[in-house]
Amino acid sequence: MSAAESAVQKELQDYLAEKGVNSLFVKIVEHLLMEKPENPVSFMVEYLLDNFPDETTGFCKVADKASKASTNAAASSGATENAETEEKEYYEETDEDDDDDDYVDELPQVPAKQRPTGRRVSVSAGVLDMNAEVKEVKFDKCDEDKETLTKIMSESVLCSHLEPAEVSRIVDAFEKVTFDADTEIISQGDLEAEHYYVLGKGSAAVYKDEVKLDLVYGAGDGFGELALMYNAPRAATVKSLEACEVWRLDQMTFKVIVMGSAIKKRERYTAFLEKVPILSEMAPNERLVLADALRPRTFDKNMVIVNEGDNGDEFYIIESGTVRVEKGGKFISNLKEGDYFGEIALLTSKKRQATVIAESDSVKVLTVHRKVFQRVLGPLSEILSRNMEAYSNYLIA
Ligand SMILES: Nc1ncnc2c1ncn2[C@@H]1O[C@@H]2COP(=O)(O)O[C@H]2[C@H]1O
Repeated sequence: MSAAESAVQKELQDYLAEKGVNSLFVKIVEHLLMEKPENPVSFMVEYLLDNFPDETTGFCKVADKASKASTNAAASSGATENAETEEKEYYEETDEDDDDDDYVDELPQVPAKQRPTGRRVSVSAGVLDMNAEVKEVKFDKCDEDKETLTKIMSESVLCSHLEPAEVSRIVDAFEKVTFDADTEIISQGDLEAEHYYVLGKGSAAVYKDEVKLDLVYGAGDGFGELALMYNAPRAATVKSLEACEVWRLDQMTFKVIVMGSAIKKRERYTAFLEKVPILSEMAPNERLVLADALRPRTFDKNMVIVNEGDNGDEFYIIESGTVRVEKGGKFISNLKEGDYFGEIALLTSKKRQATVIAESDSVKVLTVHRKVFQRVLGPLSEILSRNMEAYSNYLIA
């Protein structure tokens, strides 16, 4: 590319970044995929009018409230009617690259069509009508089980934005089921994803394309969220390694409550993630998958975030504040907003190679756990590994 072409490209990219156009498009596409309206054009116009009242002053609503309601009703009943005729066509493949060996493909493909669950579930940001459409599901359970599930769900990355009442509704809706040893709890490719699961007792292994992954679920681990969150076929097989007690949550409760939380989270993080240099290589929907997997954590000044020589299970992106990196007690560097650390222990079998300490009064980080690191950051592992070589001087064996 000539210097003149590069300059033009940079100018265009700067414009898009400055005006927030990329993040706007991501949000619109995300809402389209969630809502799958009959009329995407009027949906987008309405989205802009509703969310940018100042910028759209002087433009009229495409439809008044009454006609909008009738459009929605028509869309809803259309979805119900279509449910019978289209049962065999649940998931229309996107035209995206489908090379199975590519990490990118471990990310769920967002289908072009809504899965006909019979009833249209509205999960658009902030307008979750949880009581109007979806019946509350409740399975009796003892206090101990309730406590355990509440703790698991409150700490779960999926539920980090939920109110206590929402967590309690999820806890009520979990149903206990058992699986014998060596039984498929989830089968890869299954189009009928009915549940999200949390392992109560026992352990289960994950297989992708019949290859056993280096991942074993134990008590408290959740799985089976991808097919529900992205309306995609089951991305992996999860098989019990011994007799297991498993909690399962129906897809309707999962979608209405957990997805609502996921949308809030995406809204909070997508614009930030777009500005993180290392993540600029990711496609917008890969960044959404990453946003879903992030767990926010805050550290006060001088708190040790990562300790040299420890085993590490988390990758960190700095959302705000600065940290100090030390090795053998000696200062190495400072990292700031948008920088990352903690990848070496996850990409290699090495222990933590340095100590990272919160330097500013409060440091906010977004973490990605080892269990999902490869799935959500797989597309970047080559770049992360390459960048890692840059500080190979500091590495110990
Ligand atoms: N590398 C992986 N790729 C896809 N799914 C995985 C992977 N590791 C664990 N899983 C879990 O396996 C589950 C299979 O069902 P889902 O696709 O609904 O959700 C999936 C994830 O929860």
